[in-house]
Amino acid sequence: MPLRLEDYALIGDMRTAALVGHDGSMDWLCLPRFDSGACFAALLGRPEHGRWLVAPSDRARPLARRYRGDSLVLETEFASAEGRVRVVDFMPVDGSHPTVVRLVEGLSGRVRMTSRLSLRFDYGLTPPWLRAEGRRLRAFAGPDVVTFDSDVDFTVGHGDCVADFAVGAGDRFCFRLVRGGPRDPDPAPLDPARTVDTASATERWWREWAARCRYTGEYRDAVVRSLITLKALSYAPSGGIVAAPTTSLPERLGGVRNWDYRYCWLRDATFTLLTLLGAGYEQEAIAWREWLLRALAGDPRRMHIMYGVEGERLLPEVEVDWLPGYEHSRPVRIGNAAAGQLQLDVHGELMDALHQARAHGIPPDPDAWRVQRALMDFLESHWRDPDNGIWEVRGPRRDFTHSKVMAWVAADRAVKAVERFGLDGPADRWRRLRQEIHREVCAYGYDADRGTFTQYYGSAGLDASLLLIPTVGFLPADDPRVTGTVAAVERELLRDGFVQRYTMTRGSEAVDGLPSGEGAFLPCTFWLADAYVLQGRVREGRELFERLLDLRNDLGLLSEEYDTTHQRLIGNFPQALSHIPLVDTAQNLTAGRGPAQRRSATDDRSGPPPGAPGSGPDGALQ
Ligand SMILES: OC[C@H]1O[C@H](O[C@H]2O[C@H](CO)[C@@H](O)[C@H](O)[C@H]2O)[C@H](O)[C@@H](O)[C@@H]1O
Repeated sequence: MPLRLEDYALIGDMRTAALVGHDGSMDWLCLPRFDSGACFAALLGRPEHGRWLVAPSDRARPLARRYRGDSLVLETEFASAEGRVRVVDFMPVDGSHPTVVRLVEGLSGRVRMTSRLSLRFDYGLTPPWLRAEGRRLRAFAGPDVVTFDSDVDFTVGHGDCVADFAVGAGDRFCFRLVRGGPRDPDPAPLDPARTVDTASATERWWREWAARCRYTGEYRDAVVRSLITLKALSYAPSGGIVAAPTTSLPERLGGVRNWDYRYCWLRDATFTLLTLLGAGYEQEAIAWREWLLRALAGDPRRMHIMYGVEGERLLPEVEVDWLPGYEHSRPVRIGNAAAGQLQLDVHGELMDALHQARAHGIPPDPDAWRVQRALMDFLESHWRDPDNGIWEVRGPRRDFTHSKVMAWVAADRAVKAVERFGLDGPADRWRRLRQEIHREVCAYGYDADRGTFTQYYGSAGLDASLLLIPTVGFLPADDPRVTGTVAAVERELLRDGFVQRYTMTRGSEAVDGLPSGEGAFLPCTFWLADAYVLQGRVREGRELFERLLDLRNDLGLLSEEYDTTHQRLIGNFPQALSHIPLVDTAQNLTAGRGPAQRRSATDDRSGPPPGAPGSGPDGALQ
């Protein structure tokens, strides 16, 4: 039986990450980077597609697991008829070659254990050439070289490396897997005492990082675990942040909505930046801004919506036909064709993030404003273009209302950069642009008969991204057009207590160009909780938030979506876009007010009440 996604834990070193099942099987690992080929791909197939099992030989069930405090050092405890044993899994964060360490500690009795290492490079396709040298195994496949060191004897056969050993109370054994390059010197011999010290150092590193969190509000444990998860999804050498460490975990079990998330989406990364800033992580925000400016360097007018972790622009999408997919969800995809899409909202998100960074007092970077000016040049001549929207639809481009709202955000933040920070730019022209976009959105993106903003101009459909309208300051939360939209989302997109992203079909036509059907979208459900808080419906916001918290697995991790029928997490895992709003909504609930007001602590967006002098057309906060 394949494991549920909830059964997996995350370990990582901020260059890559592994998923470890509660049965002791490491079923996903890409080396050396998040977006490299997987050498363990059993998650999307079967054990023969690569994995590393460390567990009692009698397959005893795990008793409990946890992270050591605020760290990514994982402990899984097993109880068998023979006794109890603990497996400690972690990846050191010391900046040398990506390394996975597994320690086995006897707690009671004498437990027979098995370590079965099945390396299969290229996402399960290529068994390596194996060379055993005592208790060291070297695995070669083209540029992939992995060195495995064991504290116990092992045998090699059928492409696997197997160690059977017994652990008594107080015993400790270590295993270490190091990924090097073909011409790198061999790793130093395994030193069990030093390996134990490395576990402590790794734990300490994470604890110290978590201790920098300035959040003191409610739900602190959940918030800190989400921040640790977001940090684990960052790529330390460059400052980029991946959306998730996995590819092709399905948005519907058995379905085709399976995408590769091991890249840096400007949208997701921008939300992450705002969240980290709010929690006091300025260094991360600076690193992200540097990554962004490097990625956009050259021609910011031809900005992509996502990049590789080092800023790579070409991310061609291919289907991997040798992997059967998670619970037969095919195809498995590598790369992401959405990289070539036009998504206008990204301009607004970027302009907002760089504005917030300034407002938080992040040291200025002269290149940031140069890039923003170039983005505005592009937007001024393209904001009326139909696009693929926030949900990256693969159907026809449309005038998505949320995209236009975010074009307004871009113009608004450009004006504020001049007004508030004295930066140089055509403020009057941008003010006119802002007003023009606002007028158009209210005229064509709003359906007065239904009393709601619509998915795209003239559409009968609805879109949960419209919940962000008050958050970004386009209209106040108590504007009847906003309250009407929230009511429409409750009526049409709320199912079994969680929010769907959008109306999927229009007659018989699929809006997103894909067979319809997916789970509830967790970020959108957090946004509804935010909208409640903004409207003063704090009790409802809290109830919804706590319902979302209940979906986290035992280690506090969330995927992108939730299948309410099977009551299971689905979609890539763990997903930054779900952990970001968890932190934001906790902050909003603590403050008892919405995100627009929260941000106004550093921004001038709160403005006068609608209709008062200084408020914009249709009550927009100017
Ligand atoms: O559902 C269709 C699209 O799904 C993916 O995009 C989603 O994930 C992105 C990363 O978190 C997020 O930024 C986006 O808003 C989501 O819709 C997938 O990457 C796309 O290729 C796919 O078309």
